[in-house]
Amino acid sequence: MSHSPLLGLPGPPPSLLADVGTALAAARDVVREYDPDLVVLFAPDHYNGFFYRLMPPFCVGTAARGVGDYGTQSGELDVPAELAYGLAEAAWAADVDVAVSTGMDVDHGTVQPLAALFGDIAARPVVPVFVNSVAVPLAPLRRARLLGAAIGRYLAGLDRRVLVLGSGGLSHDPPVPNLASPPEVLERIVHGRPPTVGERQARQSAVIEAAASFARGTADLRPLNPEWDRRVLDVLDQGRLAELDGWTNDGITREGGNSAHEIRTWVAAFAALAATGPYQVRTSYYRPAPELIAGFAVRTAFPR
Ligand SMILES: O=C(O)/C=C/c1cccc(O)c1O
Ligand SMILES: [Fe+2]
Repeated sequence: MSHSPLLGLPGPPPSLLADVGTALAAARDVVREYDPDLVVLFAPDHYNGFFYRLMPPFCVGTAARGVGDYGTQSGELDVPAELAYGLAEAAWAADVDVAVSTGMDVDHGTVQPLAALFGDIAARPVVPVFVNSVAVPLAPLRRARLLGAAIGRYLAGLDRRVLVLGSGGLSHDPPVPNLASPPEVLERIVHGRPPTVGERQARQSAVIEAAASFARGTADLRPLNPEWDRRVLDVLDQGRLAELDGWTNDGITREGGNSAHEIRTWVAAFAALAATGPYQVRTSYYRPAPELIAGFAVRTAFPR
């Protein structure tokens, strides 16, 4: 599923929130019926837990806590440490090098899907897997597929009811800081100085304002690209994941915007599912939502 901090902030019209809410309720029903006893969650970070001073392409958390950005739930996740180490070792054994964090800070990218599906971030045991989707330079998209496949094979060997989640927008280009940001912002995204309350509020106000002007058509943000979003979703829905290996990072930025690289969380999640064989999509939602600064989609899928 996509995420957006705007889902919990003032601005988006009630009709949009109801529409997205219906799609999330359908996913929640599927998850409730499946009743997973383990969640593995591929998610990006937006300079709340990972910083340029040491930026891994992937990182498995053996313990994690939500930082509470954009009003999301803060506090400890219930991470099964031994299983998380096993998952990292399985990735290494498959020649995919992941970092390990024994104290991972996670933001709305991780917390929002857990809250939407379970109501509480500690409701189920969860292994968070950070997938760098924002801090350029990025690993090739193919690496996300290989990561997902390696983890999927490991999970298939466990006697557990596993829910694999991917969290990220499709085409979108919100005002996330980058290496060209002013020095005080650069200091924060390089060295990880925690933002002051005022800085958090300023970033929140900036995102609210950016979404409002984007929806009015007056923002200086790259437009959403529904045609590209549908191409991504078709590939995922039809299990044609290896096709994505040919997609370049420059092409993804050009077509989908700087944060469209969050599709790698979807790729990793579907690749994990595909490790058990062909899959079938159960519920499906897509809407270009400028008020959320996101091509917003939800999918649930099961092995055939
Ligand atoms: O400011 C941030 O940290 C990110 C905001 C954002 C906005 C819209 C869609 C997303 O996926 C985001 O992470
Ligand atoms: Fe994001």
